[in-house]
Amino acid sequence: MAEPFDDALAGLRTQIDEVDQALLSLLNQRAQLAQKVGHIKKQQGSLVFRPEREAKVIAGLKSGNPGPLQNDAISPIWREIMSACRALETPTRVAYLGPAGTFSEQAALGFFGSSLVKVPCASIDEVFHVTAAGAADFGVVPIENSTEGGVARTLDLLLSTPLFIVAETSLNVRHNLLRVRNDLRDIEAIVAHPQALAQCQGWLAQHLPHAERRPVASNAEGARLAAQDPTLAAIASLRAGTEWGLHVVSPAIQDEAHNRTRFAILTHPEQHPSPRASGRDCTSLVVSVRNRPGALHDLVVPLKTHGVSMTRFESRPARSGGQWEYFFYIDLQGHPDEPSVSAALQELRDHCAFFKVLGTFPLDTH
Ligand SMILES: O=C(O)C(=O)C[C@]1(C(=O)O)C=C[C@@H](O)C=C1
Repeated sequence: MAEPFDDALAGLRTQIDEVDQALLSLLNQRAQLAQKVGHIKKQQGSLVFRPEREAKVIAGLKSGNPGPLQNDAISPIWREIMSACRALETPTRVAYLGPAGTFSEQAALGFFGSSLVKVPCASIDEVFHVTAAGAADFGVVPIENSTEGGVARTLDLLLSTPLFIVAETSLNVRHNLLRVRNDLRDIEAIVAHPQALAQCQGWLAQHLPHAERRPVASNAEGARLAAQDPTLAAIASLRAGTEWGLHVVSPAIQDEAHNRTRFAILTHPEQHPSPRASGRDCTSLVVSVRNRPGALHDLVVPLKTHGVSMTRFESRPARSGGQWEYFFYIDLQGHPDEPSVSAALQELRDHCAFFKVLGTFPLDTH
């Protein structure tokens, strides 16, 4: 017997099928246009990936979105569409901290879409190395976490690398306790990346005070180890748990409910020119000043004079033989094409002992 709503459902599904066909036809039209853009870029010898253009496409769609689709849905849908279009122009090789199931992999897929060539690396150092050597077009590295602050290894490597930042992306990071057994008994050690151990220290102190904290190269590596040893528990993503067939013993154990990690997308200057202004940009720098009274104050004066906002300020020891000298990592709002930003940068450059622009890039579109 037919259910009362069957006819209505069938009618709506027919309409959805028709809309899907129309969407597919439009998507193929879009893909053909992207191919044409790709041919022109090939003739010009210019690069396929344009983060500022992708940011503008998404921002434009969000601002004109009549709904009911939520604005948060726009970015992932169009990132995938542009990923597929980009792949028709050229393959994109992306290095990140692997193995499968890391948050870095999730960030890489979220940003570049799934039409990419994955280059999983064993460490953050390897991501820098592989990208600098040209074995990947882009590297994705965690740079900052909302609970733990800057990712020290990334900040240190940015100082000396020839790579620069062309884009950023961020993720809500939810950590889960994963294990072969589905309980908290007889856990001898927690294996995870030091950042994850730090982000969950309150929960661990309360629930597993006696288990050893054992730092490993990545959370997904911890999940791999936990899959082989029932005395271990890992802290990792649900993806990593599925990948290694582990139980989610406790979900969302991070101390901060809204734990976010920001990732930098790196490339080689010979591969990619600095992105043009998108209208909502960030310029990242690292500087040091000679240790004298008022040095830090002098650092912010050019920003105030030219009305440039600072959105991040973080210090790292300069490792200069116990001299208590520091490098300062600064994010400014704006692009050097803007006269105020360019003037502020010039003044800063003039009075810093060390000055390096790490990159100028469109702000995260999420
Ligand atoms: O506009 C371009 O330059 C394109 O190549 C097209 C397109 C897109 O699909 O919209 C694809 C890749 C670029 O990163 C930016 C945008």
